[in-house]
Amino acid sequence: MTISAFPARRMRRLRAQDALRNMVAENQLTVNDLIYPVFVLPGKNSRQSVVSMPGVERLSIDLLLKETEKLAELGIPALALFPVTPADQKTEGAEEAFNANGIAQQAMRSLKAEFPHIMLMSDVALDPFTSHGQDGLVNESGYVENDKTVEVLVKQAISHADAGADIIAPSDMMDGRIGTIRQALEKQGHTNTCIMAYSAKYASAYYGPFRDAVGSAANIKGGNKKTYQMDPANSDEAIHEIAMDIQEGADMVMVKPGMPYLDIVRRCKDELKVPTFAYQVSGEYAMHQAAFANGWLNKEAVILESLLAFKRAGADGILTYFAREAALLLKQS
Ligand SMILES: NCC(=O)CCC(=O)O
Ligand SMILES: [Mg+2]
Repeated sequence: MTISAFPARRMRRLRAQDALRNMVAENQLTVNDLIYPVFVLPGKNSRQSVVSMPGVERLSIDLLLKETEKLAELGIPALALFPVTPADQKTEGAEEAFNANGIAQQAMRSLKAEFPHIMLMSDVALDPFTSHGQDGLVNESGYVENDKTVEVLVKQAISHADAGADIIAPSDMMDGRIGTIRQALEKQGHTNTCIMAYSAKYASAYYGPFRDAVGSAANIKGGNKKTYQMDPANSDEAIHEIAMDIQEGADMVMVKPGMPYLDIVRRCKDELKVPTFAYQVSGEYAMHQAAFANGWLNKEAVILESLLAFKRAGADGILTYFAREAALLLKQS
Protein backbone atom coordinates (compact mmCIF):
# COMPACT_ATOMS: atom_id res chain seq x y z
CA MET A 1 0.00 0.00 0.00
CA THR A 2 1.39 3.42 -0.93
CA ILE A 3 0.68 5.96 1.73
CA SER A 4 1.42 9.55 0.94
CA ALA A 5 1.92 11.97 3.72
CA PHE A 6 0.03 15.03 4.79
CA PRO A 7 -0.62 17.46 3.18
CA ALA A 8 -0.26 15.61 -0.16
CA ARG A 9 -2.95 13.40 1.25
CA ARG A 10 -5.71 14.91 3.25
CA MET A 11 -8.07 12.06 4.17
CA ARG A 12 -10.89 14.55 4.59
CA ARG A 13 -10.77 15.54 0.89
CA LEU A 14 -12.84 12.54 -0.15
CA ARG A 15 -15.32 13.17 2.64
CA ALA A 16 -16.05 16.76 1.70
CA GLN A 17 -19.25 16.17 -0.31
CA ASP A 18 -22.03 13.61 -0.61
CA ALA A 19 -21.40 12.59 -4.21
CA LEU A 20 -17.76 11.95 -3.56
CA ARG A 21 -18.40 10.00 -0.39
CA ASN A 22 -20.91 7.84 -2.25
CA MET A 23 -18.47 7.31 -5.11
CA VAL A 24 -15.70 5.98 -2.90
CA ALA A 25 -17.93 4.01 -0.53
CA GLU A 26 -16.43 0.53 -0.21
CA ASN A 27 -19.65 -1.20 0.75
CA GLN A 28 -23.29 -0.74 0.01
CA LEU A 29 -26.46 -2.08 1.55
CA THR A 30 -29.29 -2.82 -0.85
CA VAL A 31 -32.67 -4.50 -0.54
CA ASN A 32 -31.16 -7.55 -2.28
CA ASP A 33 -29.18 -8.22 0.89
CA LEU A 34 -32.21 -8.64 3.11
CA ILE A 35 -33.96 -11.79 4.30
CA TYR A 36 -37.03 -11.20 6.45
CA PRO A 37 -37.84 -13.72 9.22
CA VAL A 38 -41.60 -14.05 9.79
CA PHE A 39 -43.62 -15.91 12.44
CA VAL A 40 -46.62 -17.89 11.22
CA LEU A 41 -49.69 -18.68 13.32
CA PRO A 42 -52.29 -21.38 12.76
CA GLY A 43 -55.87 -20.33 12.02
CA LYS A 44 -57.30 -17.35 10.19
CA ASN A 45 -57.33 -13.60 10.67
CA SER A 46 -55.01 -13.93 13.62
CA ARG A 47 -52.39 -11.39 14.59
CA GLN A 48 -50.32 -11.30 17.78
CA SER A 49 -47.60 -8.92 18.78
CA VAL A 50 -44.41 -10.20 20.40
CA VAL A 51 -43.84 -8.24 23.59
CA SER A 52 -40.05 -8.60 23.61
CA MET A 53 -39.84 -7.73 19.89
CA PRO A 54 -41.73 -4.44 19.41
CA GLY A 55 -42.95 -4.11 15.81
CA VAL A 56 -42.83 -7.86 15.14
CA GLU A 57 -46.13 -9.69 14.76
CA ARG A 58 -47.04 -13.32 14.42
CA LEU A 59 -49.52 -13.65 11.57
CA SER A 60 -51.86 -16.34 10.32
CA ILE A 61 -51.31 -17.35 6.70
CA ASP A 62 -54.10 -15.19 5.26
CA LEU A 63 -52.65 -12.07 6.92
CA LEU A 64 -49.11 -13.09 6.00
CA LEU A 65 -50.18 -13.20 2.35
CA LYS A 66 -51.49 -9.62 2.61
CA GLU A 67 -48.29 -8.52 4.33
CA THR A 68 -46.20 -10.22 1.66
CA GLU A 69 -47.84 -8.06 -1.00
CA LYS A 70 -46.25 -5.06 0.70
CA LEU A 71 -42.94 -6.86 1.14
CA ALA A 72 -42.92 -7.69 -2.56
CA GLU A 73 -43.55 -4.03 -3.42
CA LEU A 74 -40.58 -3.11 -1.27
CA GLY A 75 -38.47 -5.59 -3.22
CA ILE A 76 -37.67 -7.90 -0.32
CA PRO A 77 -36.24 -10.98 -2.05
CA ALA A 78 -36.68 -13.67 0.61
CA LEU A 79 -38.65 -14.66 3.67
CA ALA A 80 -37.53 -17.04 6.41
CA LEU A 81 -40.54 -18.81 7.89
CA PHE A 82 -40.92 -19.72 11.55
CA PRO A 83 -44.08 -21.56 12.54
CA VAL A 84 -45.68 -21.09 15.94
CA THR A 85 -46.83 -24.57 16.96
CA PRO A 86 -49.72 -24.93 19.42
CA ALA A 87 -48.55 -26.56 22.67
CA ASP A 88 -50.80 -29.59 22.18
CA GLN A 89 -49.01 -30.42 18.92
CA LYS A 90 -45.58 -30.58 20.53
CA THR A 91 -44.27 -34.08 21.23
CA GLU A 92 -41.09 -35.86 22.33
CA GLY A 93 -40.56 -37.02 18.74
CA ALA A 94 -41.45 -33.71 17.03
CA GLU A 95 -43.68 -35.47 14.50
CA GLU A 96 -45.38 -32.19 13.59
CA ALA A 97 -42.08 -31.02 12.07
CA PHE A 98 -42.60 -33.16 8.98
CA ASN A 99 -46.39 -32.97 8.73
CA ALA A 100 -47.05 -32.18 5.06
CA ASN A 101 -49.92 -29.99 6.28
CA GLY A 102 -48.04 -28.33 9.12
CA ILE A 103 -48.15 -24.56 9.47
CA ALA A 104 -44.79 -23.98 7.79
CA GLN A 105 -45.59 -26.32 4.91
CA GLN A 106 -49.03 -24.73 4.37
CA ALA A 107 -47.53 -21.26 4.48
CA MET A 108 -44.94 -22.22 1.87
CA ARG A 109 -47.56 -23.61 -0.50
CA SER A 110 -49.76 -20.53 -0.17
CA LEU A 111 -46.89 -18.06 -0.51
CA LYS A 112 -45.37 -19.86 -3.50
CA ALA A 113 -48.72 -19.92 -5.28
CA GLU A 114 -49.19 -16.15 -4.91
CA PHE A 115 -45.62 -14.91 -4.91
CA PRO A 116 -43.52 -17.30 -6.99
CA HIS A 117 -40.63 -14.83 -7.20
CA ILE A 118 -40.17 -14.36 -3.47
CA MET A 119 -37.69 -16.91 -2.19
CA LEU A 120 -38.76 -18.98 0.76
CA MET A 121 -36.27 -20.12 3.31
CA SER A 122 -37.34 -22.88 5.65
CA ASP A 123 -35.98 -23.47 9.12
CA VAL A 124 -34.97 -27.07 9.72
CA ALA A 125 -34.74 -27.86 13.44
CA LEU A 126 -37.08 -29.50 15.89
CA ASP A 127 -37.36 -26.93 18.68
CA PRO A 128 -40.73 -25.47 17.63
CA PHE A 129 -42.16 -29.00 17.72
CA THR A 130 -40.61 -30.72 20.75
CA SER A 131 -42.31 -30.82 24.14
CA HIS A 132 -38.90 -30.21 25.78
CA GLY A 133 -37.88 -27.30 23.49
CA GLN A 134 -34.59 -28.85 22.36
CA ASP A 135 -33.66 -28.80 18.65
CA GLY A 136 -33.43 -32.61 18.50
CA LEU A 137 -34.57 -35.86 20.07
CA VAL A 138 -33.40 -36.39 23.64
CA ASN A 139 -32.42 -39.64 25.39
CA GLU A 140 -33.26 -40.64 29.00
CA SER A 141 -30.60 -38.33 30.39
CA GLY A 142 -31.75 -35.37 28.31
CA TYR A 143 -28.83 -35.48 25.86
CA VAL A 144 -29.76 -34.53 22.30
CA GLU A 145 -29.09 -37.58 20.14
CA ASN A 146 -27.29 -36.62 16.96
CA ASP A 147 -27.92 -39.35 14.40
CA LYS A 148 -31.51 -40.06 15.41
CA THR A 149 -32.25 -36.35 15.17
CA VAL A 150 -30.74 -36.16 11.69
CA GLU A 151 -33.21 -38.82 10.49
CA VAL A 152 -36.11 -36.57 11.53
CA LEU A 153 -34.46 -33.45 10.11
CA VAL A 154 -34.25 -35.16 6.73
CA LYS A 155 -38.00 -35.84 6.77
CA GLN A 156 -38.63 -32.22 7.76
CA ALA A 157 -36.35 -30.90 5.01
CA ILE A 158 -37.99 -33.03 2.34
CA SER A 159 -41.46 -31.91 3.45
CA HIS A 160 -40.30 -28.29 3.11
CA ALA A 161 -38.83 -28.87 -0.34
CA ASP A 162 -42.04 -30.60 -1.40
CA ALA A 163 -44.00 -27.57 -0.15
CA GLY A 164 -41.93 -25.20 -2.27
CA ALA A 165 -39.01 -24.05 -0.13
CA ASP A 166 -36.23 -22.55 -2.25
CA ILE A 167 -33.66 -22.63 0.52
CA ILE A 168 -33.51 -25.28 3.23
CA ALA A 169 -31.85 -23.82 6.29
CA PRO A 170 -30.86 -26.35 8.95
CA SER A 171 -30.43 -24.43 12.21
CA ASP A 172 -30.10 -27.41 14.52
CA MET A 173 -26.27 -27.82 14.66
CA MET A 174 -26.30 -31.63 14.53
CA ASP A 175 -23.15 -33.09 12.99
CA GLY A 176 -23.50 -34.51 9.49
CA ARG A 177 -26.98 -33.21 8.78
CA ILE A 178 -26.03 -31.16 5.74
CA GLY A 179 -24.65 -34.15 3.84
CA THR A 180 -27.57 -36.38 4.74
CA ILE A 181 -30.14 -33.73 3.80
CA ARG A 182 -28.32 -32.96 0.52
CA GLN A 183 -28.32 -36.62 -0.48
CA ALA A 184 -32.01 -36.97 0.33
CA LEU A 185 -32.88 -33.83 -1.67
CA GLU A 186 -30.94 -35.18 -4.67
CA LYS A 187 -32.66 -38.53 -4.40
CA GLN A 188 -36.10 -36.88 -4.32
CA GLY A 189 -35.36 -34.79 -7.40
CA HIS A 190 -34.95 -31.50 -5.52
CA THR A 191 -31.63 -30.86 -7.21
CA ASN A 192 -31.99 -27.08 -7.32
CA THR A 193 -33.22 -26.67 -3.77
CA CYS A 194 -30.43 -24.79 -2.00
CA ILE A 195 -29.09 -25.33 1.47
CA MET A 196 -28.11 -22.43 3.67
CA ALA A 197 -26.45 -24.01 6.68
CA TYR A 198 -26.56 -22.39 10.07
CA SER A 199 -22.95 -23.53 10.32
CA ALA A 200 -21.59 -21.34 13.08
CA LYS A 201 -24.53 -21.03 15.41
CA TYR A 202 -23.48 -20.11 18.90
CA ALA A 203 -25.16 -21.09 22.17
CA SER A 204 -26.13 -17.48 22.66
CA ALA A 205 -28.23 -15.65 25.22
CA TYR A 206 -29.30 -13.24 22.46
CA TYR A 207 -32.01 -15.65 21.24
CA GLY A 208 -34.32 -15.00 24.21
CA PRO A 209 -37.01 -12.93 22.44
CA PHE A 210 -37.18 -15.43 19.53
CA ARG A 211 -38.06 -18.20 21.97
CA ASP A 212 -40.91 -16.01 23.21
CA ALA A 213 -42.01 -15.42 19.63
CA VAL A 214 -42.23 -19.11 18.68
CA GLY A 215 -43.33 -20.12 22.16
CA SER A 216 -40.44 -22.48 22.93
CA ALA A 217 -39.13 -20.53 25.93
CA ALA A 218 -41.54 -22.26 28.31
CA ASN A 219 -40.65 -25.68 26.94
CA ILE A 220 -36.89 -25.37 27.36
CA LYS A 221 -37.34 -24.03 30.92
CA GLY A 222 -33.90 -23.57 32.48
CA GLY A 223 -32.18 -25.76 29.89
CA ASN A 224 -29.58 -24.75 27.35
CA LYS A 225 -28.25 -25.87 23.97
CA LYS A 226 -24.55 -25.98 24.77
CA THR A 227 -24.04 -29.62 23.75
CA TYR A 228 -24.74 -28.76 20.11
CA GLN A 229 -24.51 -25.01 19.57
CA MET A 230 -21.05 -23.44 19.67
CA ASP A 231 -19.19 -21.97 22.61
CA PRO A 232 -19.01 -18.16 22.25
CA ALA A 233 -15.33 -18.44 23.24
CA ASN A 234 -14.42 -20.09 19.94
CA SER A 235 -13.44 -18.80 16.52
CA ASP A 236 -11.24 -21.48 14.84
CA GLU A 237 -14.00 -23.98 15.57
CA ALA A 238 -16.41 -21.89 13.49
CA ILE A 239 -14.13 -22.16 10.47
CA HIS A 240 -14.02 -25.93 10.96
CA GLU A 241 -17.82 -26.14 11.23
CA ILE A 242 -18.30 -24.01 8.12
CA ALA A 243 -15.71 -25.94 6.09
CA MET A 244 -17.40 -29.23 6.95
CA ASP A 245 -20.83 -27.94 5.93
CA ILE A 246 -19.44 -26.70 2.62
CA GLN A 247 -17.85 -30.06 2.01
CA GLU A 248 -21.16 -31.79 2.80
CA GLY A 249 -23.00 -29.67 0.24
CA ALA A 250 -24.07 -26.38 1.79
CA ASP A 251 -24.50 -23.73 -0.93
CA MET A 252 -24.43 -20.89 1.59
CA VAL A 253 -23.42 -20.65 5.20
CA MET A 254 -24.52 -18.57 8.13
CA VAL A 255 -23.01 -17.08 11.24
CA LYS A 256 -25.38 -16.45 14.16
CA PRO A 257 -25.84 -14.20 16.15
CA GLY A 258 -24.73 -11.28 14.01
CA MET A 259 -23.25 -8.10 15.41
CA PRO A 260 -21.35 -9.68 18.33
CA TYR A 261 -19.89 -12.23 15.86
CA LEU A 262 -18.81 -10.08 12.92
CA ASP A 263 -15.25 -11.29 13.44
CA ILE A 264 -16.47 -14.78 12.48
CA VAL A 265 -18.18 -13.43 9.36
CA ARG A 266 -14.95 -11.76 8.30
CA ARG A 267 -12.85 -14.88 8.94
CA CYS A 268 -15.32 -17.02 7.03
CA LYS A 269 -15.21 -14.72 4.03
CA ASP A 270 -11.43 -14.33 4.08
CA GLU A 271 -10.53 -17.96 4.71
CA LEU A 272 -13.27 -19.91 2.92
CA LYS A 273 -14.59 -17.42 0.34
CA VAL A 274 -18.10 -18.83 0.26
CA PRO A 275 -21.53 -17.14 0.16
CA THR A 276 -21.80 -15.99 3.75
CA PHE A 277 -24.87 -14.80 5.63
CA ALA A 278 -25.39 -13.48 9.11
CA TYR A 279 -28.43 -13.40 11.36
CA GLN A 280 -29.10 -10.22 13.30
CA VAL A 281 -31.02 -12.12 15.96
CA SER A 282 -33.98 -11.27 18.14
CA GLY A 283 -31.90 -10.04 21.07
CA GLU A 284 -30.04 -7.63 18.83
CA TYR A 285 -33.35 -6.41 17.44
CA ALA A 286 -34.84 -6.07 20.93
CA MET A 287 -31.96 -4.03 22.33
CA HIS A 288 -32.05 -1.68 19.37
CA GLN A 289 -35.81 -1.23 19.73
CA ALA A 290 -35.46 -0.57 23.46
CA ALA A 291 -32.96 2.20 22.78
CA PHE A 292 -35.14 3.66 20.00
CA ALA A 293 -38.18 3.65 22.29
CA ASN A 294 -36.23 5.54 24.91
CA GLY A 295 -35.03 8.08 22.40
CA TRP A 296 -31.42 7.04 23.08
CA LEU A 297 -30.60 6.15 19.48
CA ASN A 298 -31.80 7.51 16.16
CA LYS A 299 -33.86 4.68 14.72
CA GLU A 300 -33.49 5.22 10.98
CA ALA A 301 -29.77 5.93 11.03
CA VAL A 302 -28.91 3.11 13.40
CA ILE A 303 -30.92 0.48 11.50
CA LEU A 304 -29.03 1.23 8.29
CA GLU A 305 -25.66 1.52 10.03
CA SER A 306 -26.14 -1.77 11.86
CA LEU A 307 -26.90 -3.55 8.59
CA LEU A 308 -24.10 -1.90 6.65
CA ALA A 309 -21.71 -3.21 9.31
CA PHE A 310 -22.59 -6.76 8.20
CA LYS A 311 -21.71 -5.93 4.62
CA ARG A 312 -18.41 -4.41 5.68
CA ALA A 313 -17.62 -7.57 7.65
CA GLY A 314 -18.08 -9.56 4.45
CA ALA A 315 -21.66 -10.81 4.65
CA ASP A 316 -23.45 -11.37 1.35
CA GLY A 317 -26.80 -11.03 3.05
CA ILE A 318 -28.46 -10.52 6.39
CA LEU A 319 -31.43 -12.10 8.11
CA THR A 320 -32.98 -9.26 10.04
CA TYR A 321 -36.27 -8.35 11.70
CA PHE A 322 -35.52 -4.82 10.43
CA ALA A 323 -35.79 -5.99 6.80
CA ARG A 324 -39.15 -4.34 6.16
CA GLU A 325 -38.14 -1.05 7.73
CA ALA A 326 -34.71 -1.10 6.14
CA ALA A 327 -36.21 -1.77 2.70
CA LEU A 328 -38.50 1.22 3.16
CA LEU A 329 -35.62 3.44 4.27
CA LEU A 330 -33.50 2.31 1.32
CA LYS A 331 -36.35 3.07 -1.05
CA GLN A 332 -36.73 6.56 0.37
CA SER A 333 -33.03 7.40 0.36
N1 LIG B 1 -33.41 -20.73 14.05
C1 LIG B 1 -33.73 -19.38 14.10
C2 LIG B 1 -33.44 -18.77 15.40
O1 LIG B 1 -33.08 -19.45 16.35
C3 LIG B 1 -33.55 -17.27 15.52
C4 LIG B 1 -32.96 -16.74 16.76
C5 LIG B 1 -33.24 -15.29 17.04
O2 LIG B 1 -33.69 -14.50 16.19
O3 LIG B 1 -32.98 -14.91 18.17
MG1 LIG C 1 -21.73 -28.57 12.07
